Amino acid sequence: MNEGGRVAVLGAGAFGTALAVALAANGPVGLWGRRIGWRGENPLLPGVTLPEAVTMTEALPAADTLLIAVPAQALGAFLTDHAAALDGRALVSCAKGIDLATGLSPARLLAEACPAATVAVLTGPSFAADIARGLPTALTLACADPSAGHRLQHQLSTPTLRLYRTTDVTGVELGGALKNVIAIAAGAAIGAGLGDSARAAIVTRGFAEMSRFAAARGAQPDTLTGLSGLGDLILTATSAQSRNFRFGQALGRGESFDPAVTVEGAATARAVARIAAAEGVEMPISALVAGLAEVRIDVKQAMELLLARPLKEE
Ligand SMILES: NC(=O)C1=CN([C@@H]2O[C@H](COP(=O)(O)OP(=O)(O)OC[C@H]3O[C@@H](n4cnc5c(N)ncnc54)[C@H](OP(=O)(O)O)[C@@H]3O)[C@@H](O)[C@H]2O)C=CC1
Ligand SMILES: O=C(CO)COP(=O)(O)O
Repeated sequence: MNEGGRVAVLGAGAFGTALAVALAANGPVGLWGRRIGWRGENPLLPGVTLPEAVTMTEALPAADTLLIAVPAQALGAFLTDHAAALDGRALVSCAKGIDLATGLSPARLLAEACPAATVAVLTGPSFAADIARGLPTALTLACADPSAGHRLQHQLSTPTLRLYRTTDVTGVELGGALKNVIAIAAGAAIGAGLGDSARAAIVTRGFAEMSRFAAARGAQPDTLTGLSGLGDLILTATSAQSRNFRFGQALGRGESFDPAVTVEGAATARAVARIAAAEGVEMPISALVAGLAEVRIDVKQAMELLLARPLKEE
C-alpha cells in the first residue's frame, strides 16, 4: 500500500502518469511535473482520466519513495535542479537509456547526485497506455540492497502490476536501455520492407550484442533473459505502439519523425557505440543505429554493411 501518500511520481509524461494511475490502486499518489499545462487528461497519454487518488503538483512532493520518470537525456538537468531536495529518500529510476553526456545509466546519475538516497530501478516490458488501462503487466524492481528491494517490490506492486525483484541493477538498466536501440533497427528493417525474417535476425543478433555489452559491464549472466532484456526487446521490436520501433520504421521508409517524441534509443545508440568502441565490445547493430541517428548512413547502407560482415560461428 502507499501508506498515506508516501509514494510520488516525478515526471508527468506518458509513463509517469501511467504509473501514478496504476499506483492509485494502492492509495494516494503524488504526480509532479515541471509545468503541468493540462487537467484531467494528459495529452501524452490520451484517453486516460486521473483517479481521485492522484494529486498533481508542481511543488516537489514530500513522499519518501519517489519514482523518477524523466527521460534519460533529461535526467542530468533535472538533477541539477532537484538533487539536493531528493537526497536521502528512496529513488526509483524508471528511465530506459544511457546519458550521452556522461555515459552513465540513470541509476548511476541518481546515486552520484544523491549519495544518501536508496536507488532502485523499475523496468521491463510495459507500454504506458497498457499500464494506465489496468492491463496486466510484469516489471522488474532492481535494488542493490535486498531488504530495500523487498520493501519497494511490495510497496509498488498493485493488483495489475506484478513486480519481480533482483539485485542486478546494472543488468536490468542495460536491458531496458539497449532494447530500445535494437527496436529502432527492427523498425528500420520493417520500414524498409526487408521482411519479418530480417527483423527476426536483427532481434536475435541484437540480443546477442546486448548480452555481450551487459556482461562486459558486470551484469549477471541470466539477467538479460528476463523481463528487462529479452522480455522488453520482444515487446518493443514487434509493436507499433513503441516510439523507438516507429522511429526506426520512419527511417526505413525515408520519412521524417516528430522530434518532440521521446525516442530513447537514438541517443542511447550513440552512447553505446562510443562506450563499445572504447572498451572493445563488438556491437555492430548498435553502431549502425548510431550511424542512422547521426544521419551518417541510411538504412540501405546499414543493411549492406551488416550483410558484408565476415561469416562467423553463432
Ligand atoms: N511511455 C512508455 O510506454 C514507457 C516509457 N518508459 C520510459 O520512461 C521515461 C519517460 O518516458 P515518457 O514518460 O514516455 O516520455 P514523455 O515524452 O511522455 O514525457 C517526458 C516527460 O518528461 C518531462 N521532462 C523532460 N525534461 C524534464 C526536466 N528536466 N525536468 C522535469 N521534467 C522533465 C517532460 O516534461 P515537459 O513536458 O515539461 O517537457 C514530460 O512530461 C523514458 O526513459 C522511457 O523510456 C518506460 C516504459 C514505458
Ligand atoms: O519501454 C517501453 C516499453 O517497455 C516503451 O517503448 P517506447 O519508448 O519505444 O515507446
